[in-house]
Amino acid sequence: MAKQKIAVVGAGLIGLSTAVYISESISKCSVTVISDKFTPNTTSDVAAGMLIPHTYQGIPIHQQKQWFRETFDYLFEINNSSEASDAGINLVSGWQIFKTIPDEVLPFWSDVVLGFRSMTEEELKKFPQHRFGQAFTTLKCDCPSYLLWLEKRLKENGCQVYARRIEDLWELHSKYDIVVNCSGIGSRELMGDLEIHPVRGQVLKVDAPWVNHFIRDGDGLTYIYPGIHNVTLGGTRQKDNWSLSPDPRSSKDIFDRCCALEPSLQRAQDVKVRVGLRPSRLAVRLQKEILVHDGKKLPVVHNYGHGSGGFSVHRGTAKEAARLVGECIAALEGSSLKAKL
Ligand SMILES: Cc1cc2nc3c(=O)[nH]c(=O)nc-3n(C[C@H](O)[C@H](O)[C@H](O)COP(=O)(O)OP(=O)(O)OC[C@H]3O[C@@H](n4cnc5c(N)ncnc54)[C@H](O)[C@@H]3O)c2cc1C
Ligand SMILES: O=C(O)CCC(=O)C(=O)O
Repeated sequence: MAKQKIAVVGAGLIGLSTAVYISESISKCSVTVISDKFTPNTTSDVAAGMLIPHTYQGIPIHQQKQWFRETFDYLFEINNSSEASDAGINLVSGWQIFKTIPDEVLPFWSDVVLGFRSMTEEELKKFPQHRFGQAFTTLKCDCPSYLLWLEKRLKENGCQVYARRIEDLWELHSKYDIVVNCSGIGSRELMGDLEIHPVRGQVLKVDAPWVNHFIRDGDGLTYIYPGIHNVTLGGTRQKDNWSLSPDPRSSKDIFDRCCALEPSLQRAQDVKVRVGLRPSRLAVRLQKEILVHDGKKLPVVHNYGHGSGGFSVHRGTAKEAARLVGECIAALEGSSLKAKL
């Protein structure tokens, strides 16, 4: 049987990790990644890259937990190998703090991260405005390093990578047997999917190597995330705002909020402002669709709409997308066998 030709649209975290998973788990295919932007110019490059799940309202919790666990286990293994610094993966311990006791004292992911516990009274003294906190250890990606590492894996696996903007997935019909759509917020235009919308995020990347503990305010708006090359200070969550221009007032506000939690950041150097549009949706779209034109068919697997949580679940959703691609291959092989009989 000839190898099935698979095109993955999008070279952000989701496209690259899905292409890597397909190329490593399905032998009877060739994989090509096609994208109009690559690292360092994707939303995925802007992210803090912390493994702290965000809840998708439209997906059962057990499914989200499984995606998170698969992602955590995968990155933990890389972190525990000689690849860790090339892939940009570090372990980071810290605190999530709350001004009032949260409804969810034990979040669904508490037994996936390491050493989850409530903060002690002594620890809480660092944060006089906060009454409750959770201490744990999780993983963090240095996003541009991780994307480059995934690109390297793809090339080692013999995959092709092309720069091109796709206006309509049907353009790919003549050259490819199956298309995997990982175009993030681009799916709003590409698929006409009005359920996906941008949630604008502005962050500061600063040099402050003495900051080793993460701090996250439970409202999700203010965070300090130390990584391998810099510390990410956040943030903003501005629904339906498409602006990629940095807003100086937001930068000052972010800096002041973070310094209120960690005063030593006043001495941070080399402050860079980054803006990204989270591809937000009630549920990640992980689904097969058959496009039909003039009686011809093109199977598509969608994997987009990861919102604020792409890094936290990407390996799990890549695995599920690869499973759907496997189903498409089985169906194509079945129909070509029938045609021969
Ligand atoms: C400020 C900020 C902080 C974040 N922090 C975290 C965090 O700490 N932890 C976490 O889990 N998540 C975080 N996220 C969320 C995370 O960044 C996203 O969920 C993730 O990056 C989405 O990846 P993606 O590949 O779907 O999208 P993208 O990175 O946007 O990639 C989409 C790709 O598709 C391509 N594309 C789109 N349309 C077309 C087209 N028509 N033709 C060809 N190519 C196309 C683009 O060029 C791009 O390569 C954060 C996001 C932001 C903005
Ligand atoms: O929410 C967090 O703590 C991680 C950062 C993030 O996911 C975001 O800003 O979207």
